[in-house]
Parts: sequence; structure tokens; C-alpha cells
Amino acid sequence: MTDSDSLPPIPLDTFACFFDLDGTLAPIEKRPEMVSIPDNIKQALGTLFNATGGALALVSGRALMELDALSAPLLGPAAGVHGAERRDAQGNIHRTELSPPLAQKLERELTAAIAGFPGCHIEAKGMAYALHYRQAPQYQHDILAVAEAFVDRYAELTLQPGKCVVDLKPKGVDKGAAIKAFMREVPFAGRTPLFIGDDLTDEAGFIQVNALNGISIKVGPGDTAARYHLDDVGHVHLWLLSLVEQLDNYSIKTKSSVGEDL
Ligand SMILES: O=P(O)(O)OC[C@H]1O[C@H](O[C@H]2O[C@H](CO)[C@@H](O)[C@H](O)[C@H]2O)[C@H](O)[C@@H](O)[C@@H]1O
Repeated sequence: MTDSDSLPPIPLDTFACFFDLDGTLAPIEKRPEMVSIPDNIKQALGTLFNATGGALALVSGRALMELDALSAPLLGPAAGVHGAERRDAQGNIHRTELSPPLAQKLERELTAAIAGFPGCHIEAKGMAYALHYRQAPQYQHDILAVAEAFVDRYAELTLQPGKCVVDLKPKGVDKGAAIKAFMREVPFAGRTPLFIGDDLTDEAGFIQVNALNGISIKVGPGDTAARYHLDDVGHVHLWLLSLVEQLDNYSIKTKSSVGEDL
């Protein structure tokens, strides 16, 4: 791992960029609905989207609809729910779904199972359920026990732990598989992948990107497969803005050298 000053140069015209959201583009908040991405960072994402020829995607544990709302006006390729839903560059949506009766049953049963733990709440994402305990960390073990019991009962599900949360998601779904799918498609194919994230769900993405000789960046502390490191969301923002600035400098230089030739 290296510190924020040691990230390699990223020639955007040859890179494909994948960004996690919570804890990476936006700081962690008490509740999911309190999160926002600053306007200048959304603008930077738009600039990077153009500079990569559209090879830029958010890859998040959140539902796709929420990703779109949080990153608007950007509306490009994206993967939500840890990769269970993915919008490719053509706008086609690929979903790993649970049957509607099973999804409704699970939501009912999970809501009942955590009702005895005040401060904990459930985030239903269609094919996955996040059990949040940030407001009541004393229930961490109880919430994990609930999640494990459901995984034992329902063969379709697997656990995805995260920051003060445990997700129950469909088996076979992870951020590495989502990045792999993007990297097979235009305009991602043939480029060098870069993925930046902060949490356990991002580790599958780091492993995939390392296997493709890309750049994996972990935000914050903790064991990781990522090869590079940024300290926190503030450093992620500064680094993104520096990538945009490099583009601006390049275009100023290009314009002035064109001017000299005339
Ligand atoms: O893959 P990500 O984009 O990082 O999404 C991971 C989870 O993020 C959200 O939960 C986390 O952020 C919340 C807001 O800061 C925080 O309150 C919570 O404790 C964190 O776990 C989101 O709500 C989940 O659905 C995502 O899976």
C-alpha cells in the first residue's frame, strides 16, 4: 500500500474507472438517506466520464435508483446492490432477482426479526436487504445472528457484511463479477481498470481489478487486497479534482501549442 501522494499517473484516455459510493465519494452518515455527493465532485465525475469515453461506472451496495438520484445528472453505466443490478453502457439492465413472493416474505420476516432491536432498521433493495445497526451498535451480534439464521434457511441468499450493516444478497453476486462484466463490454474493454472503495464489499472488486493488472485503491484503514491507499473521502475528492485539473492543463497546453504553430 502507498499513501495518497504515491498514486500512479492515470492517463484517462486508456483507463476504465469504477467508483464505490458510501465511504468513498461521500462520507458515512448516521443514516443512508442523509448522504449526498458534493456538487463539484458530481461535476468532476461527469468530466471524467467524458475523458474516459464513457468508461466510468459507480459500483455500489445501494440500489441503482438511489445511485442515479445521488449522482444526478450523471446517468451512465452503474452497478447496484453489490452487482445484483447492472446497467451497461447501452442502457440495458441486468438483474439477479429473487422471486417476488420470496422477496416479500423475506422483507416481512426480517422486519419482524429485528423489531426487538430498537435503533436498527432494514433497507429493502428488491433482491437484497441491508440490516443497519449504526444507531444501535450494541445489537451488532444479534443482527449478525439474525442474518446468519436467514442464510441458513434460504439457500438463495448469502451474507455481505459492511460498515455497521449486514446485507443479505443473492448468491453469486459481488462487485468483482460486476466489474468483470463491464470490462468485457464496449467502452470498457481493452482499457486498464481502476477501482476505488472503502469497505468489505469492495474487496471482490479489488481482487478482480488486480487480476486485470489494474489500479485498486482502498480508502481508509483495514486489511485489503487493494494495492494503493487514500486516507479518507476528503483525499478521494482532492485526487479526483486533481485528475480533472490535469485534463484542463493538458487542454491548455494543447491549445497553446496549436497557437504557436499558427
Ligand atoms: O458499496 P457502497 O456504495 O459503499 O454501499 C454500501 C452500503 O452503503 C450504505 O450504508 C452505509 O452508508 C450509510 C450512509 O453513510 C451508513 O449509515 C451505513 O451504516 C453504511 O453501512 C447503504 O445504505 C447500503 O445499502 C450499502 O450496501
